[in-house]
Amino acid sequence: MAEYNRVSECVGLITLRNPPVNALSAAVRQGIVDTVQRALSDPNVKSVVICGQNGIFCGGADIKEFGSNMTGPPLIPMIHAIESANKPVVAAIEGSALGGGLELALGCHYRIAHSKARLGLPEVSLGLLPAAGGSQRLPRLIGVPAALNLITTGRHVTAAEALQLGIVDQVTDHNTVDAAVKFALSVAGRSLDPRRISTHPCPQQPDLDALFEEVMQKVRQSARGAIAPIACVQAVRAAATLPYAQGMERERELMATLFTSGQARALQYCFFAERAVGRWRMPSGARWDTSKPRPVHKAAVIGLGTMGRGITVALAQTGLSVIAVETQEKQLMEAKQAISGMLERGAKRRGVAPALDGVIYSQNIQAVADVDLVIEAVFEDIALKTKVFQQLSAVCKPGTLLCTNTSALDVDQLASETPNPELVVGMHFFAPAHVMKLLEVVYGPRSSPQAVATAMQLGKKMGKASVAVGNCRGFVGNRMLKPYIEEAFFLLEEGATPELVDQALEEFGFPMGVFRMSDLSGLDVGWRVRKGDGLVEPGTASGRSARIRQGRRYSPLGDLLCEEGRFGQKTGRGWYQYDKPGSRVARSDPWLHSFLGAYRAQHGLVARRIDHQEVLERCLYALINEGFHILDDGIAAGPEDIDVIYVSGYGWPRHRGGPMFYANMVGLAKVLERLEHYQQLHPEVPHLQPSSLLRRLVASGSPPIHKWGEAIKKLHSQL
Ligand SMILES: CC(C)(COP(=O)(O)OP(=O)(O)OC[C@H]1O[C@@H](n2cnc3c(N)ncnc32)[C@H](O)[C@@H]1OP(=O)(O)O)[C@@H](O)C(=O)NCCC(=O)NCCSC(=O)/C=C/CCCCCCCCCCCCC(=O)O
Repeated sequence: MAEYNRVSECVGLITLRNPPVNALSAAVRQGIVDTVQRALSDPNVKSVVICGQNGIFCGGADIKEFGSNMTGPPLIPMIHAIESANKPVVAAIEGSALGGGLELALGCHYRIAHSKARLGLPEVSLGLLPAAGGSQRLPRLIGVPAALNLITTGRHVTAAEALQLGIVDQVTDHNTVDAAVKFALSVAGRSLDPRRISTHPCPQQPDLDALFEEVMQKVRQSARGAIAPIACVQAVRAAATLPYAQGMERERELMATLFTSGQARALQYCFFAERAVGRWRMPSGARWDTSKPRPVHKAAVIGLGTMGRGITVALAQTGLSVIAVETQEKQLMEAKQAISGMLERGAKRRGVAPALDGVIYSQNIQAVADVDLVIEAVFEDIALKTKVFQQLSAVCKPGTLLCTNTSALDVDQLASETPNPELVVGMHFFAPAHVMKLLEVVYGPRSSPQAVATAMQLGKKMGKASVAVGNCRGFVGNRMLKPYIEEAFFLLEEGATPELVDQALEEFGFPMGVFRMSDLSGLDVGWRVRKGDGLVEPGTASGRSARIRQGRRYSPLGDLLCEEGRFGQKTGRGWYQYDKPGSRVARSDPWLHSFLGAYRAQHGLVARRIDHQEVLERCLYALINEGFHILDDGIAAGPEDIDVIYVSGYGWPRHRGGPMFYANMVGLAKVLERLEHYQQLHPEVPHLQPSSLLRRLVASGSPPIHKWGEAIKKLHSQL
């Protein structure tokens, strides 16, 4: 709703009231319509100020309404009524003015912002465009190039940048509403014609066609199949080339296409999923709202290899003081130089001072005696990690939280080697740890809720999408990756090429297909794991039996490449070839193709034609099927957790919502049917055996994704 008051005798003050972000729900829109009407018809009111309660102007349209029948007054005529008012209307912007919130402000005649406010048109990140006139007003106000940048990226600008761009008229460090009221009094009675943005022509721009062509090309490249950024460019083009009324019509047409698209649904799902994962819960019943995190003022990182360095930077950038420990002097010095460089570059990008003094370097583990939390990041070796944990247990003050950065090792086993297993959790960072958004917080059966709460809170402070998951081999992300990679190997055996598989996955929206990704991360990583699992066999055995190991189909292709010294980009050869070791441009490799031919001949395999559809179904449905197992096992609390992990850490295209959302969109019955089909063709591949949860969900009528939680709970309670 919106509240109306008269202040300073002749200013009508309208306050949006819809916590937490004053979203423009039907009730708020009705409130604005009513209060504007009231202010305009009151002869004592000379000017009007619109503000939001609780230090936030407006977070935009109410995204929750998009999924339902929208009622209440529509935004566009509401904003028009404000713009055409015969009394000046001033927006007092505190906190955020985003999406419809900024569009409302652009309909006002003046905008005053607090210096800490952020403004933007982030609709593109929800699969939409600023369709309450924003795509038509912003280019008229700040010019086409700047508007294109803001609208196609959805980035938020600071008040200072907004002032520089001309989006706001004044920035204040003081009370914004007071400043806006004072301003409103000062402009009362002035002509409003020049202040009505919709009546302005777009500022002249030389060679408009070339500009739009260049921007469209860039946007298409980075969109990876997302349609909203392209519609945003088209809408701004309409602003630049058409009269306002026709531009608005084009805006409406483009929005109509986007609004009902699967992409908009997927992106809006991601928005809420990212917030939902913060409300974590454990199978024990412990939850985010009943578990209090411990304060962390001082942290330590043990082991300063690539991961440890990134983690140190991520911690220091939050303002924590960090003890960075590496026992070898040479490595410590190298790490210090690398960490300082990363901190300096990061600070330069963010326009702040580097937190160099926040990090203390030491060769001695005793230096961590008084920290609140330690993140161990030594080599992935359970014996080494156990030794470090035992040392830490002896050195650290009572109650210090012990976290292990591991991508695969058993967190429970490590915890059981310490006197206080309740203080142990896994923190699975992704490389480079100061850049990648994802953090899996891994709890074991004995991890205390307080330990999980503390790690989750620290993750949030570091700006990570932090997801609490149970302990199992590979946790959530890597566990699901295994069948995906195995299917890709099997497809090569059956006749596909790395190029074909990668192209199918990249057209789907992944930034890199499975083989280009494997070349980047190093083929030796998986080789080491498979060796540890006793799967790698030397020799040149041939035929089907050579490809059945531990009772299931196995492809030794990756092992054979490693035996040739082809570890990927770092050796200049892998599934592709590179100009030189370390180079990034993958080129098709004739050697690899003849190697695959010889391999198939040796094993009596006949290459067949494989299409993109089969690549997608086999790789993605195998991965999704593992996701259902994970839900059934209670390793992830809900599909949102899995989807956030895949979108933020594994390159799953955001406009497809994450693997579990995708399965929901494709239809659970279809996923089940295709898995059954492939399982019949490949009975020796257990990961194609449909999960019992998937079967049960289909049997119960394929409930929509937001109802899976209930279905899983009900099914668990029946077991
Ligand atoms: C920066 C924030 C605002 C605040 O951040 P923070 O303080 O960290 O808090 P959060 O945790 O993010 O959020 C707190 C809770 O608030 C919920 N929230 C936030 N924003 C919204 C919102 N806009 N709507 C609903 N709920 C919101 C959030 O989920 C949290 O709750 P919970 O934890 O999940 O329970 C930050 O929140 C933020 O960035 N918010 C999003 C800002 C944003 O993206 N705004 C743009 C929204 S889209 C928009 O404005 C579009 C405008 C144009 C609409 C045009 C009219 C459309 C209808 C036309 C239909 C066309 C069909 C045509 C048919 C035809 O013609 O034929």
